Amino acid sequence: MFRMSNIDDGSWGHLADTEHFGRKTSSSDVRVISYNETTHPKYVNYTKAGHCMIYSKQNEKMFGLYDTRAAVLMQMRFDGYIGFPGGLIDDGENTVSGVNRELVEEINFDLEKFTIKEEHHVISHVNEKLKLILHFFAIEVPLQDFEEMEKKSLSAHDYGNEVMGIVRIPLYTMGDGFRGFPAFLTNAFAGNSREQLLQSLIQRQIMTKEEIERALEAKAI
Ligand SMILES: O=c1[nH]cnc2c1ncn2[C@H]1C[C@H](O)[C@@H](COP(=O)(O)OP(=O)(O)O)O1
Ligand SMILES: [Mn+2]
Ligand SMILES: [Mn+2]
Ligand SMILES: [Mn+2]
Repeated sequence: MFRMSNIDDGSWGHLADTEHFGRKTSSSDVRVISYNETTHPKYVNYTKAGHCMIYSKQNEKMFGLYDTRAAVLMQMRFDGYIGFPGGLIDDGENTVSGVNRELVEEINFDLEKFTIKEEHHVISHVNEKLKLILHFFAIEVPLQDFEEMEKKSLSAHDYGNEVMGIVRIPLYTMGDGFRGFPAFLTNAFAGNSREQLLQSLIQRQIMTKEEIERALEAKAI
C-alpha cells in the first residue's frame, strides 16, 4: 500500500481508516441505488456518506455577455479534488442528520434557516468494492441566503483544513467554446461529484442535456 513519506509515523495517520474512500475509482464500480434500498440489512456494514449541492438560480450576465444561470456551491477539498460539502455519516447516525452536521462543520451551515431533509434527496450510488454508499442532496436557496452562506463559510470549523475554500461554478461557456464550464469540468472531482453535478444541473433545469454534452466534448483551442 502506498505510504506517505512526509508524515512522521510513515502512515496515513488519522486518515488511515477512510482515505481509501477518496481514491479514484472507475465508474463501473458505482451503480445507482434507491434511497430505500440503502436501508436494507445487507448494507448495514457499508460506510455511508452524504453530500449536498446548494444553489440559487440567477439570471445575471457575466460581463454583460454570459448567462450565469445559477450560483452553485462546491469546495476545494484538502485532497485537491473538487467536491460538494458533506461527508461520512457516523455509525448509527441518521443520514440527513449526518449531512446537516457535515454542512455545519464544513460551511457553517445555519440550521436555523435551512435543514437538509429527505425531500432534498436527488440520487444515491453504491460502490460494492469499497462497501460505500454515496447519498446526494440538492437544496435551492434565495440568492441573498446563498451569499450569506459564502461569507459564513469562512468561519466554518473545517475551513482551512478539510475545506480549502468554496467556489462558485462558472456555468457559462466563453466565446472560445471552452473556457468557463467546459474548462471547470477538467478539474479533478471527488467521488462521483462530477456526475452528481451534471445530473442535478439537468434535473433542476439549470442546463439542458445537450448543453452538458457540448461542454463535455469541448476542447481548449
Ligand atoms: O461531493 C462528493 N460527492 C460524492 N462523493 C464524494 C464527494 N466528496 C467526497 N466524496 C467521496 C470521497 C470521500 O472520501 C468520501 C467521504 O466524503 P468526505 O467529504 O471526504 O468525508 P468527510 O467530510 O471527511 O467526513 O466520499
Ligand atoms: Mn467533513
Ligand atoms: Mn467532506
Ligand atoms: Mn466527517
